[in-house]
Amino acid sequence: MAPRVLVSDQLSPTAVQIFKDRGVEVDYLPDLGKDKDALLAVIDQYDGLAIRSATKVTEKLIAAATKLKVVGRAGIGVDNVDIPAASRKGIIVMNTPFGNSITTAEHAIALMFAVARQLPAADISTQAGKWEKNRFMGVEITGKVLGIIGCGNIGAIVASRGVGLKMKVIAFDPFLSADRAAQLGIEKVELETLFKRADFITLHTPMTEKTKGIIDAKAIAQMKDGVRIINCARGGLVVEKDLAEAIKSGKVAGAGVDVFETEPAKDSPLFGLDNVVCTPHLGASTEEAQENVALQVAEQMSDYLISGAVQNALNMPSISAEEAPLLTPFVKLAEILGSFVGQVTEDPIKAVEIVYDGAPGAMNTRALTSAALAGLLKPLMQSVNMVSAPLMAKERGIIVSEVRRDKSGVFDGYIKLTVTTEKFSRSVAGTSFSDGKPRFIQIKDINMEAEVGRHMLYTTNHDEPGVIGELGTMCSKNNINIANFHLGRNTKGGDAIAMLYLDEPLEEAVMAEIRSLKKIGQAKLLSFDV
Ligand SMILES: NC(=O)C1=CN([C@@H]2O[C@H](COP(=O)(O)OP(=O)(O)OC[C@H]3O[C@@H](n4cnc5c(N)ncnc54)[C@H](O)[C@@H]3O)[C@@H](O)[C@H]2O)C=CC1
Ligand SMILES: O=C(O)C(=O)COP(=O)(O)O
Repeated sequence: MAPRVLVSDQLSPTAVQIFKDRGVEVDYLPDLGKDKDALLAVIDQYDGLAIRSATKVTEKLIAAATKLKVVGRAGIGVDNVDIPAASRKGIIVMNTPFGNSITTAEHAIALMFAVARQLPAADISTQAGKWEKNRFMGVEITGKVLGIIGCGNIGAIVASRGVGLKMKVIAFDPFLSADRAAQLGIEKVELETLFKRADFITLHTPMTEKTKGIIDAKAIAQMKDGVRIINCARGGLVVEKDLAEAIKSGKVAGAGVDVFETEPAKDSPLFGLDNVVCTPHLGASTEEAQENVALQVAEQMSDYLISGAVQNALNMPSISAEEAPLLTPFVKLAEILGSFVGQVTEDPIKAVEIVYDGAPGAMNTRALTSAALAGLLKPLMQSVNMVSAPLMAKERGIIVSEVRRDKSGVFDGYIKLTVTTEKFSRSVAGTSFSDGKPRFIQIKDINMEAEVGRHMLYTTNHDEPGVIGELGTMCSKNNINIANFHLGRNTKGGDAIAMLYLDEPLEEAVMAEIRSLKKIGQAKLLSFDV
């Protein structure tokens, strides 16, 4: 059945066309995102949800979204999406990180000029026939200090425009390297320095716990008298009532505000103040940017729903469309190895080490590790998948490490997974042959070559005569056909294991009987998703 996507915000028609062209069913209901109850009532019908900033993807919505696999944000900021809740449910959240950055940077510059020259008020006055030439005295931009808080994609574009306008550009961003600052022709400074020196301050950080309220009364008190503040990032970065007070007192000479603490902003302490220029979250609203983000989000979501390719996901490593078919057999293998260990390990797992040897070592191992963790955790939580598994492992305090190695054995590539519990370490290794089918090649350091079946019986024993006969008899007595019987041992008379690929699962009573056999140590009935 074709995947089905809901577009719940205003997106360019290009997005709808792309979904259709790619064989994805699409419902375009651009006002639905604003009506949270109506959205909640229909969300269980969809595999994908395409949004902008009006739709709030809350924990409640996610809980109701029983089929949802992907949320696509046609834009950058994802503070309207509960990403941890989505991750826990295995839903990918993706955005379009570059499609509207130039446009948003241009809006910040536009607001800077609008504030510097009081353009909106001058326009209203002039059109009212007042000709108030003396009222609208402005300030020049050239030579002024532009302080950028958050110098990522948008901040860097604003910086280059600022340099082009002959401003002295300084930036505060903990992740801005000295090299990058030099390349942009700007000066990296601490926040206090930026507050002290800037004539114009513009914000370009995401909304996080750290950035929330970064411009409050305390911050404003450190700023130059007559500073002008531009916010095209997120409303909550600026405490609106503190900014309003500072404008009223004359400490701040003007502000350009595109984003608000509550949106849509029907009211704000900033409304009606002199030299405050407001726009209704228009930063990304140009024809070009909306075309870019619509096209990109529809392509990314279709790719994921149709081929499993992952691009620009915020809670899952990227898998390109070219990579997806090569990666698929190793994703399956990693999941099966994880699943084996998850099913046979009863103690809490403390650490997982995954060795990627040869071919898989050259692949996207983050995706493979996510698959291995999903397999590992599945016996504990049925709904875990590649998206949620790393978070679940972290929340359980499991330390995960990866080792990539050049080809070191007879196989072109294999994966070895070792888990450590408080009591022991256990490892399992496997490979994927050219038929794409996974094989176990080593269990507990004992070599073997076992095909993976849906139902398998795993036993440990001391290497001695009669084990095969006893296991065979148990199966035949219960009318269970053995498709494949694999054995391995470390030394003659030492530790041995058996893996029986069964056509049907064994009843619990039969398993209890097997466990009671003198020659058998551990006996587990395993099931694999093959
Ligand atoms: N008004 C609008 O319509 C639009 C608003 N936006 C907003 O702009 C924000 C920035 O977008 P991009 O530049 O693309 O994101 P980005 O991720 O490329 O850059 C954000 C930068 O902020 C920095 N940062 C994080 N925490 C910080 C802190 N505590 N102090 C200083 N810097 C910090 C990061 O290191 C990063 O360099 C988005 O998160 C979104 O909320 C984006 C597009 C349109
Ligand atoms: O991309 C962003 O982060 C934006 O804020 C743009 O929001 P919008 O898509 O215009 O509702």
